[in-house]
Amino acid sequence: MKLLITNIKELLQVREKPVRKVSGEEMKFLPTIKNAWLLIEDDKIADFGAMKDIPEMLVDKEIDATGKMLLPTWCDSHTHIVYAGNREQEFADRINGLTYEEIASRGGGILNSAKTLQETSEEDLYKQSAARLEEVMKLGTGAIEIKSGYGLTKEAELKMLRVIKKLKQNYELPVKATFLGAHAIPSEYKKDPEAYLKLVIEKILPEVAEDGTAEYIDIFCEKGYFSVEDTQKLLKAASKFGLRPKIHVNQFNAIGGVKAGVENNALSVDHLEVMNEEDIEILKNSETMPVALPSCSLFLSIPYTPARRVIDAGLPLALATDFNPGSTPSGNMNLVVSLACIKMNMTPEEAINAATINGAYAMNLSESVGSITKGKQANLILTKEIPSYTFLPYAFGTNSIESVFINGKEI
Ligand SMILES: N=CN[C@@H](CCC(=O)O)C(=O)O
Ligand SMILES: [Zn+2]
Repeated sequence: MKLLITNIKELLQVREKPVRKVSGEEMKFLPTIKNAWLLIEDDKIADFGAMKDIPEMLVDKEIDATGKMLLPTWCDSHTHIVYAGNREQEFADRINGLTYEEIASRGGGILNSAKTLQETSEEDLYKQSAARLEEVMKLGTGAIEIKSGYGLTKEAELKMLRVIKKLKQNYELPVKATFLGAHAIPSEYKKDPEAYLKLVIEKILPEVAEDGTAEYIDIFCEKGYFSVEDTQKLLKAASKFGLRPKIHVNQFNAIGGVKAGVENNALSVDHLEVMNEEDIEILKNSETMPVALPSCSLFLSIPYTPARRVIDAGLPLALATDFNPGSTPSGNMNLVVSLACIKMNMTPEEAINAATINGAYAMNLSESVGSITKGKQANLILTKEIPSYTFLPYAFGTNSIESVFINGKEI
């Protein structure tokens, strides 16, 4: 099947020579071709170029994209979309004055979601999660990472990972699974949190590894959750099973999680709302991608990741949603890109780079998605008629997407 898209007003994120990620100054540059064409052959990007040079070709279908932009789909490298129920009551409680931390210390928060998930059947959990996945795909997400972490028992964590596996089998976009058993301390372990970490390391992790249902390991390294020492222990144990870290760090406090991540060759360190100079220095000369989650900052009214400090220090930065029932009940990458520009002072070029190629890197998917490069998966966003790509983050809250292609097929 050959699908030709012609008269594209601007083809964005064109990388003839593949790149794995872009950092610092490079992020300011978004390579494009104006008045372009792109050929999809089966599930891959076969060729592209400027309309003035379009060769003669026979195709099965042609789309005229006059006035519209074409870009790679968003790469959302941090989500918790497998969850059961919602937490809108806690949202109301926060409006009435309770903090996120206070809600958690009363047994709400992650523990609230864990209780609901434990009581939800695997089938129902799959249905709820698949509906969210379909929603975000229509919003332009074409590669996604999904975490466990609302199970907090061996059975429920394995149930979550089986649901992620089923999503992977039933949907064509790349899905990466992360084991986040160390997301919170269950109430029954409150007096002996060490015993819960022991359970995760000695009982749950080996089974997860044996099932082969997770590629990455995660932990919530934060005051009141898991310490740097816990993080080191878990990451070392997981590395024996080949699980690379992608960890929650520096959401409320900078306690040394970034250093622990880098020391353990983390693929990414995520959140980073609070960062000190040492964190920035440690990330230099590492292969670890810092990941910002601006819609979490918006929803919880907490600081935004200091993107300018990160990028101006020469580092790369990726953007992701953090879609989850407590801190970010939204998986809209378009909003994330807008917030990055509006609240984090990132340029549209930086934000688009962060949400495509750098997001791909943070899932180890740079070779297959995240840019317009021959041979990559044809996971593409076709916009409505818009004046320029800057209009995408500028018109926040407007859906500028006309259609989304996954593996060359319109969804
Ligand atoms: N901070 C830790 N985990 C999630 C939120 C979990 C929740 O509130 O349910 C996050 O990334 O924001
Ligand atoms: Zn998260």
